[in-house]
Amino acid sequence: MIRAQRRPVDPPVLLSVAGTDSGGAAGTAADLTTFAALGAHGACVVTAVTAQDTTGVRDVHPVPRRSVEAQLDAVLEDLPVAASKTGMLGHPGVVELVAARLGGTRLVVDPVLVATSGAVLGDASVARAYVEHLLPVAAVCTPNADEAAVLLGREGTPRDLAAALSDLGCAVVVTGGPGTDPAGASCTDWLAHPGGPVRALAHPAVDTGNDHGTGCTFSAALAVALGHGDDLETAVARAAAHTVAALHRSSGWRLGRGRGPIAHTHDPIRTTGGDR
Ligand SMILES: Nc1ncnc2c1ncn2[C@@H]1O[C@H](COP(=O)(O)OP(=O)(O)OP(=O)(O)O)[C@@H](O)[C@H]1O
Ligand SMILES: Cc1ncc(COP(=O)(O)O)c(N)n1
Repeated sequence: MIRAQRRPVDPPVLLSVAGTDSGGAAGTAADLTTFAALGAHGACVVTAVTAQDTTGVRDVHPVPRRSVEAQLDAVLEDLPVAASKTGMLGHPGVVELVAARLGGTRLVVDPVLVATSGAVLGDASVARAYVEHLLPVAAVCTPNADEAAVLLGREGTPRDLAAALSDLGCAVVVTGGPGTDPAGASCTDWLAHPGGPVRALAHPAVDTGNDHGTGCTFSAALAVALGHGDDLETAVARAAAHTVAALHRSSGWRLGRGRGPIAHTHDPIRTTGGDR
């Protein structure tokens, strides 16, 4: 047996509180693989089990609140969590529970309300619980423009929505896919600090239909960077760069009949095909 000479450095521990995606694109699958790709140890509290593939969501089974609570306690009583992120929480009671346990820490809230496929993953009572309980105690919230409008109960430009949401007490990144640029050439995310100016952060768009799980990957990478101690602007830039690289890696592949998964980790193992 080969013994290590020195004790290895402990990896940072990142916590995902999210739903599962049986197709492996979004939710806990995206979060844990993103944590692993960025060198972190991922802990995982499951809030809902979804039957889902690249074409849509067939079934949602919420995990009872007491089980979510027991999972949170198990992780928080044992592991030194550097930062956490929430994805699909699914129920207002779970939103309140997460606010009570993780509020005031390095917490990234991705307020998952509607899947890329259009399935509703959080109803109006969940949106209200985010606004009343979770956003005021989060470090940063990462809605897309549609989710931001649902949270606020009104339409607006992404810049305006980011500013209004940050008035609830946390920093906000309103993410924008390529649809926000008429030419489809760039994506702009809008970063707002409570009481501060709103900054537009643009990067080139990747032309791909494989973007299922993009928002989960972005918010998971953002949590890793915050856990590492980056300031918010640096963390957002690193998370966007990680997401764009992942979209590039998946842009040519064909998995499933719908919107394929973003590539969460490194280049796929390529077979030579020569001997078959
Ligand atoms: N085609 C693309 N090319 C480059 N960047 C993209 C593309 N689509 C999304 N992004 C970036 O990915 C990050 C996540 O944004 P997105 O708007 O996709 O989140 P989302 O809609 O919440 O995703 P999801 O619905 O998967 O949770 C942002 O930084 C956004 O600019
Ligand atoms: C369990 C779970 N969590 C989050 C999403 C959102 O991701 P997307 O918008 O890419 O569908 C999802 N579809 N499923």
